[in-house]
Amino acid sequence: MDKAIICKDLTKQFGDFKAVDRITFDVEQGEIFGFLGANGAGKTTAMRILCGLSFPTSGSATVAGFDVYKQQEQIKRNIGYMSQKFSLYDNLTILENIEFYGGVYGVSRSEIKKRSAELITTLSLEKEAKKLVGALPLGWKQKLAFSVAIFHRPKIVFLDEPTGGVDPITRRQFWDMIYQAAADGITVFVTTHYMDEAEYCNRITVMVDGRVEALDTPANLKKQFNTHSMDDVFYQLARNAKRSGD
Ligand SMILES: Nc1ncnc2c1ncn2[C@@H]1O[C@H](COP(=O)(O)OP(=O)(O)OP(=O)(O)O)[C@@H](O)[C@H]1O
Repeated sequence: MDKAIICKDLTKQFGDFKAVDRITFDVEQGEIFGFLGANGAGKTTAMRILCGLSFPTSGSATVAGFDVYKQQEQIKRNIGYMSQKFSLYDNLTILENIEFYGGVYGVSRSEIKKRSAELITTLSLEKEAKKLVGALPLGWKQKLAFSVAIFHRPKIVFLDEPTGGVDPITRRQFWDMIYQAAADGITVFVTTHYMDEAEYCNRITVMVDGRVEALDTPANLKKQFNTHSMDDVFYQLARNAKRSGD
């Protein structure tokens, strides 16, 4: 497998409306790839296709070498997914959540036992392991959710606004975990509305009205748009957008 993700002219229409309009990009293995766009730009729609949850209308894409039309099940087995909206079960303990998701992803019982002990130590959650996830502060929930999303050692992890609503320090710690995952060879595909997080990505795309309007490293984009701030790059690209989800 050369590239983690290859998208060519990927399009998703709902009736006449092109939610995703001929997007083309590659993501390298082990890369942290940021997927930015204003509300309604088409990020979630594209991500759902890449996660094997929805079919495109036209164009092509492979994820971890698997085809989004024909190999959705293989894609699902080879990726991890985390979003603010869908993550852990509040009414299960930390340990039960880890065991549950490990099982869903087909990790063996002995491996689950070994890895969950390691994980709880790494996160310093020894005292909380048998407490309900619902009792954890949001920032900790998100760190745990990320760890669970990569528990089965997927090739790629998709993060849909993973740090929404948490404070900057916890966000920073969350990003340390993302860097560690990338250093371990996991490709990270992340959507965010936070421009400081965009700066942490190796490369970013900015989507506007279903299209990829820019794709480069944060440094190159700032150069190209003649500014020192990613906020400004984003503003220059998104200000003429016709869509807004709000
Ligand atoms: N099932 C659907 N049927 C019709 N239109 C849809 C459907 N799903 C999404 N859309 C539309 O497609 C566009 C892109 O939506 P999408 O959720 O992908 O945007 P987004 O970039 O993820 O936005 P946000 O940041 O608000 O999550 C929006 O205009 C949305 O209303």
